[in-house]
Amino acid sequence: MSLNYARYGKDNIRLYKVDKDEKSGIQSVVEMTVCILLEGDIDTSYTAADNSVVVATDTQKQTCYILAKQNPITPPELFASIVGTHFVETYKHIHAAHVKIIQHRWTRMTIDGKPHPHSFFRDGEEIRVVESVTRENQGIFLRSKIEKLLVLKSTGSAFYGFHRDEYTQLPETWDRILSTEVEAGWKWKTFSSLAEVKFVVPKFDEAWNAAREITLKTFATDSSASVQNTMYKMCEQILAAVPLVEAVDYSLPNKHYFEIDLSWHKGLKNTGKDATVFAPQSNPNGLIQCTVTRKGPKAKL
Ligand SMILES: O=c1[nH]c(=O)c2[nH]c(=O)[nH]c2[nH]1
Repeated sequence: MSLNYARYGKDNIRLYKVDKDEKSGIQSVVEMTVCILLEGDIDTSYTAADNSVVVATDTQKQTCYILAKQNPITPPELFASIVGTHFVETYKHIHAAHVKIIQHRWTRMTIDGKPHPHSFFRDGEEIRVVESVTRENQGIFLRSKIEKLLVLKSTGSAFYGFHRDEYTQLPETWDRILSTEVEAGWKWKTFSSLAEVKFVVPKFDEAWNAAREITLKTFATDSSASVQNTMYKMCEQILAAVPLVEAVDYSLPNKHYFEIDLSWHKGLKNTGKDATVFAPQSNPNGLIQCTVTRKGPKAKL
């Protein structure tokens, strides 16, 4: 027998950091959930009860807090790189660190038309995610994501011309409701070191803003022929907007809203052009995914 896969660490490390500007009295907060998984010469901890190679998961959690105190924790791409680099550089026998960060929303309140100095609210379940791998002698691999961004358009979406055969029941439609929970990811070029990540720090927020704006604008304004085509247009624009990104991916559930025929009740008209009351469906849902990369030698690999 041989140990085929071994990673261990701490998941669901909840972290909150406040920045207090003494002069203005303005405070800013960040809340995140961190997962750390380490890889390296740790097989004997599994196979021979050798705990000497184990950097305890509690130590990993404490390290996360200490690094959060000593460093900026935003953008999350930077903090993930700081944490990953720490473990790979501090422990000779640890060769890779997988650090995932989920950043939760705390949006500043506007009270009497003014931004409040220290009060925030959760304006939706949308999260900003970073998946990082810091690998000894190989560099830092980063993938940023938007998740759980729920959107709906009440018109401006069609779906017709699809393949038909004896299994097909779905009618064509030139006007439907389109709703999805956006999961969008973008993979960065490999960074050779933490210094290289630090060098491009403003790019991470810029990319997140661009990806979010492109997603929302394209969703709203595209006269959608299908989820497939609309998401491809989003990918193209993000690749054009962020040169350091090598690949963009989307995973979009198609959250269906069914028409309800109410003609049985006094001839009520509620189908086709007259449809106003719909039945939102929980399941099943379509699920449409794609990854788009740049043309060139890399794509041929
Ligand atoms: O945009 C869509 N893509 C599909 O592949 C599909 N399939 C389906 O039943 N409805 C839709 N809508």
